[in-house]
Amino acid sequence: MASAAGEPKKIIIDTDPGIDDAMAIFLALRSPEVEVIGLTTIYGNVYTTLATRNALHLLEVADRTDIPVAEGSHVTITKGTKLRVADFVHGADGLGNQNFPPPEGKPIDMSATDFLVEQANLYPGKVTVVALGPLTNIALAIQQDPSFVKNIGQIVLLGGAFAVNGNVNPAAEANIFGDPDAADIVFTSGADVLAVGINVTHQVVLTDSDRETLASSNGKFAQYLLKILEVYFNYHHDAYSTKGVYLHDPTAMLAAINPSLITYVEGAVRVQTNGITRGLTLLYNKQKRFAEITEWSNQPSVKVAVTVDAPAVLKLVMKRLME
Ligand SMILES: O=c1[nH]cnc2c1ncn2[C@@H]1O[C@H](CO)[C@@H](O)[C@H]1O
Repeated sequence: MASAAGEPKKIIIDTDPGIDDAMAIFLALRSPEVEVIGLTTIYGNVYTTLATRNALHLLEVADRTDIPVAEGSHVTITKGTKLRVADFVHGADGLGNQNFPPPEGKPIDMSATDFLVEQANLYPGKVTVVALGPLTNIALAIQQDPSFVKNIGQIVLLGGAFAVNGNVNPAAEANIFGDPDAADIVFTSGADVLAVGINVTHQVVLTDSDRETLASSNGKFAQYLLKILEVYFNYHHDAYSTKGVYLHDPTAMLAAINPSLITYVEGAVRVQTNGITRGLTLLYNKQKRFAEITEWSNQPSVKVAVTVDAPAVLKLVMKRLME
């Protein structure tokens, strides 16, 4: 899976920017190991229209308007329109209530799903999707093109709460809760999936003192992020007892960039799609052969991250965003 030296791994970032999405996107743009070939957008931290606007804006901030943005689904895979949007985490604009001017650019004239399918076909086995929001676009690509799961290199997703409490409620993590049916399609698709859940990302905390260190850099990205991080810090101070913020999306991004930063186990993952535990992710480690056929039987294995080298992740985040 590691690409040959000098040949960066192609990635598409499926994103709902989002403060930690902004960090992850900048991180990818500063990482020589990967080449960002497109952004696709999705609801989650904000509605899809705003996600597209923010994706275009972030690429303009980074002077990377050469990277295409394809707009994704406005509804869940079951055509649900009652979306859960986490503006209380990221601000009403998704980027820390900074009232940035609207972007000059426009999304390409192609849906996120069409773009994902096109790129997977163009570079079979070579494209990694880093999915940072609900999995609707990815599930639609799987449904649209039966060869997508074979053509896509890997799907690294930020999602799930494996054997820990969720962050929407005790059962569910936000990205899976956003579209549990889509998540179940992705987990059972047979694609090469690596799930980085909040059991892992809650180990990676950017502290108040790290934020001060970030402030000491006059790098473009560090200065931009400082502004938008205020709202994210305030939310974490209120909601959690942690003295800092969780680096969800940056950790998933770095797991895609450098898999040696995490360890994982393999097994079948199913997602609860209704009831009080809607959005729950449950891994079957295939240790026991059950007497009965279960909903996990004969399902393909996926990788589920279990440990992370948090100091190394934090160091990389700081270094690359401060340069
Ligand atoms: O408490 C929360 N509720 C909803 N979404 C959250 C919360 N905390 C973080 N995120 C957002 O959801 C993803 C990780 O689950 C991340 O994108 C994070 O920014």
